[in-house]
Amino acid sequence: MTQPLLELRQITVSFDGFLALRDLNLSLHPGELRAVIGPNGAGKTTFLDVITGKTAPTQGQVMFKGRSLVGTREHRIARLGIGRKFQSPRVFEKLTVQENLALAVTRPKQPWSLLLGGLNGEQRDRVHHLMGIVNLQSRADWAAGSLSHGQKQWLEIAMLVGQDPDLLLVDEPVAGLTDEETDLTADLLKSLAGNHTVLVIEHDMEFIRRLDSPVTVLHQGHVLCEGTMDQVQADPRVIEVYLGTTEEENG
Ligand SMILES: Nc1ncnc2c1ncn2[C@@H]1O[C@H](COP(=O)(O)OP(=O)(O)OP(=O)(O)O)[C@@H](O)[C@H]1O
Repeated sequence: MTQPLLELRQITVSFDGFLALRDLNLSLHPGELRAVIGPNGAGKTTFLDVITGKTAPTQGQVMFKGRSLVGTREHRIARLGIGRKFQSPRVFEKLTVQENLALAVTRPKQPWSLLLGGLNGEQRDRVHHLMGIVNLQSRADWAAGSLSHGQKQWLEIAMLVGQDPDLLLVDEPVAGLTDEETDLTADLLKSLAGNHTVLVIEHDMEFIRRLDSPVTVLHQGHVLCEGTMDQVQADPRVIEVYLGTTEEENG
């Protein structure tokens, strides 16, 4: 077995005594695709915040490529190879699709004003490749602000990929998307795994099923269980947490 790319060891986060995460352990191997689910308040956002350095753990260790991230500033962690896609798209609305991607492949090396004109041949190829993986070639010269919500989500994912992170953290990418866009997003993330390690947080169970990846269930800041979608959906603890039923009520 290869060394994990990311390892959270006994992570606890206390907000004034309230434990948003408690004794959380999780590891991801290079190239893995992992889905993380959990009811509202389970600690999913806090968990991402701990990985990206936005929130410091009260206890525990975050190891990435064999080094500890605890105490490392957010921008530095991003540069070490962790990209995060927030729930709502954060693209530059007034710039075109190509220009957004040009920024992603050059940042932070070149000034903004250069944009497409300043790209070398390799970077141009990369922008075209990125448009290809999210199927936005025909929208190359469209302002990002005129894209559909789903297309903006894909553009932002392509922008993250353009920065070539080892680990991609993707937070609720399909909220507000059509069924077709949801399926395409699942296929996109599956295609990125292998070259990247991808961790996806979502509530949409059909989407998670389509990812066809191991699933980690969080509950009250702790890993409740891990397994395939079929395994976790059949787990009585998961059913209880999601549906609020108990064995007495069922039986
Ligand atoms: N800064 C904070 N101060 C106090 N409590 C917080 C803080 N941030 C989060 N919490 C609490 O920690 C718990 C976990 O929150 P978190 O946002 O990580 O959950 P989540 O699983 O992402 O929820 P959702 O699915 O609703 O986004 C919640 O009970 C939340 O109210």
